[in-house]
Amino acid sequence: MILRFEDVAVARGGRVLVHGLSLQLAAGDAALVTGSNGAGKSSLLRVAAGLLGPFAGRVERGGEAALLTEAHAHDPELSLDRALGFWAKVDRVAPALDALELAHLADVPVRLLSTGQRRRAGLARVVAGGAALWLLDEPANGLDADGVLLLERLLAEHRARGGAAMVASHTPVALPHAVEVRL
Ligand SMILES: Nc1ncnc2c1ncn2[C@@H]1O[C@H](COP(=O)(O)OP(=O)(O)OP(=O)(O)O)[C@@H](O)[C@H]1O
Repeated sequence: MILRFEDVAVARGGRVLVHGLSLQLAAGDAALVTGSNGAGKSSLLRVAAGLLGPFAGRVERGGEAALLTEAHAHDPELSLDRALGFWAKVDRVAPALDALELAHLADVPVRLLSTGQRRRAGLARVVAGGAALWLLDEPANGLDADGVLLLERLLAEHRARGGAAMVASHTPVALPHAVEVRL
């Protein structure tokens, strides 16, 4: 078991956004979270990450989780490889940069990266971190068509290696056999 929700409710600002949600993600599983703006997708991912407590129910994680959000996780003044080194073991940084086709930008300060390059850098952090559970909030935002294909391939590889993922996305992201959680 990598993630288990038992009858979970999520509340924000005194409003219950999600209730009675039960699901289980084991090795290779994925969940796709959909819903309109403000439905509670980001809040649900924060609950899955353990950053926000459930309003009701139980959340269990079998291991580490990596959360990708819109927030900038990297120090803007550091070079990309050093910024990533803050989050991951040094020997995992170069392979993660390669995986996201960012190796040529390793020495560039994070503040100079484009929107899509920043998003790729966020994904490189997730890849480098090696967590079993990937929690990706709008991971395709800012990515070009090749970037979306890359994201889909990385998700497939992660699942094939025994990982699991919960992805919230407005735009289509191929996530074969994913459980759909409609909010
Ligand atoms: N810290 C907070 N305090 C109070 N209300 C909040 C807080 N964070 C979010 N909310 C509210 O909770 C609701 C759900 O927000 P959330 O970001 O989870 O939605 P979302 O489905 O991810 O939306 P979007 O598609 O726009 O990203 C919104 O109405 C939002 O205003």
